[in-house]
Formats: sequence, structure tokens, C-alpha cells
Amino acid sequence: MRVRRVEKRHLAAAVGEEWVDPDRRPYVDGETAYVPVREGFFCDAEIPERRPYRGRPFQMVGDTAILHGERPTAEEVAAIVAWRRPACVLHLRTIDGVRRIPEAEVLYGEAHPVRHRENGLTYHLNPVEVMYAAGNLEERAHMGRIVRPGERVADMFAGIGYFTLPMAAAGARVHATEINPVSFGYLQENIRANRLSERVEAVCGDCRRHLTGVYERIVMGHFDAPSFLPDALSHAVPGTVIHLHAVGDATAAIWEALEATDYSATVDTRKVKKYGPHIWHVVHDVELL
Ligand SMILES: C[S@@+](CC[C@H](N)C(=O)[O-])C[C@H]1O[C@@H](n2cnc3c(N)ncnc32)[C@H](O)[C@@H]1O
Repeated sequence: MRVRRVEKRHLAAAVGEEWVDPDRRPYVDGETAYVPVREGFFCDAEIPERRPYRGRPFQMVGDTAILHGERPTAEEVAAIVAWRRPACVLHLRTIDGVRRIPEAEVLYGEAHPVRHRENGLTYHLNPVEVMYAAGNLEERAHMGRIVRPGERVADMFAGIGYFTLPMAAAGARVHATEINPVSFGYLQENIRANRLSERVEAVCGDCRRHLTGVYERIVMGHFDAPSFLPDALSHAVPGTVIHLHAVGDATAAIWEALEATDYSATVDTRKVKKYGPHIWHVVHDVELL
């Protein structure tokens, strides 16, 4: 297919041009769009004809393709390489343990730190070292939409900044704690890369030891969050909203933790993604009264 290379941000403006072949779809790879060219017009590259990809679902994190579940076959990997031209293909088997360290197998290329763009923010991470949860994309954007500028927020399990960065970018003052030094290194890099150093105070260590004062919002993005609730509650005031992530319904644990305090609360539950057969990753939004 004869194409012209156009920067992705100029694609929308380019599609109305006379030289664009309206019967073929542009192909976007990273920041470059390959726009099909009509006969008789100049092209600056030739790429194989694109057919719709009907292979196994995968996610792109930076230039790396990631698959979960069953180990992919050689044919499945080859189809992804031909279609998306990733620098690396990884199979992530599990993300277990307190620090959420992935167990990864490299199936193509070499694992390396990537630069991933999401909702206007830049994330640096190495997918074989730290977790990247594609299914939480909407939840991350949601957190950026609901914070109020200037509010004081604790992100108790900050990881590489999936919630910290959108909230800080929306104007919140975020106190981010992360126990895994590797994730913490990426968190610091990502705060700098997005020029959010003035809004984020990041600490490497156990959140239970580093929370200070009171917060208007507390994000608990870890499936063991219910056991950390007494710590969160001791840094809350009436009006504080706690976003507690859980696998399955954790409302009983929430009410039990609240019984030891003077708070009453409203609890709203939102689904984030399917976690297994009949099991959902949910967020309980707990507003203290
Ligand atoms: C599931 S990840 C969440 C990352 C991010 N919030 C998200 O949803 O994508 C949980 C993170 O909490 C960190 N963590 C676990 N226990 C912790 C603790 N006691 N204090 C601070 N961070 C902790 C882990 O290292 C991991 O990076």
C-alpha cells in the first residue's frame, strides 16, 4: 500500500486532502500515521496491505504487546508482530504478591522500559518489572475527573502513578506512597515527566507508616485494601471520600471497620472490570458522614 507518513496529531487535518485514498484506512503506529495515497500522487513509503486483525486480543503498552491468560502460540505471536510491529511481545502469567511483580515471558524481541501515553499523560515503565492494568483505564480517567483542584488526596498504593498522575494533573495535591522501590523509581520519573512535582509528594515505604494529617480523598488501589481501612480512617474527617478497590463485594468489611469509629457513611459500588467467572474488580466509594 502506497502511503504518506504524517504525524498522528495532524491526521485529522490530513484526511480531507486531495491526495488521500478514501477507500483505505490510515494505519497509526505510535506517533506516526501512514495515510493511503491515491494513484498519481506522491507517496513516501510502501507498507504491506492492511487486513483487519482477527487474532487473539492483546494490549499495547508503549511499543510492547502484552498478552494474558493461556500461553500464546507461535502463530498468534507472529500474527501480532505482522499486524502491529511491536518491538517486544510479552506473555504475563500472573501479577501476584503484595508488590504486584509480574511473572513475564518474552516471546519476541527484548523486554525494555517503555514510554506509554494514556489520557494525555506519559508513563514510563518496564512491563516485566511493574504491573500495567489496561482494564483500569476508565477508572484512572474517572479519578482525574472527580477530584477538585487543591484538595488533599492520599494515594496509598500509588504504583507507578496510575491514579496519582491524573488526579495531580486535575489540580489535586497528592500524597503518594509506594512500597516497591522499582515501582517507586518509575513513579518519580513519571511525576517529573508530566511536570507534576509541585503537586505530588511521593514517599517510598509502607503507607501505614507515612500517612500524615487528614485527607479529603483517599485512594486504596489494592485488593487487600479492607485490611488497611483502620489506617485510612484515622486520617479522615467527615466528608472524606475513600475509594476502596476490591475483588468482589467488600461492603461487609467496610461496615465492620466503620463500627470501630464514630462515622456513618454512604457506600456506592462501581464495577471496574471482570476479574474471573462471576467475579468483578469493583470500587466502593465510601463517603464519611
Ligand atoms: C495493585 S497495585 C496498584 C497500582 C495502581 N494504584 C493501579 O491501580 O494501577 C498496588 C501497589 O501497591 C503497592 N503496595 C502494596 N502494599 C503497600 C503498602 N503497604 N504501602 C504502600 N504501597 C504498597 C504495591 O507495590 C503495588 O505497586
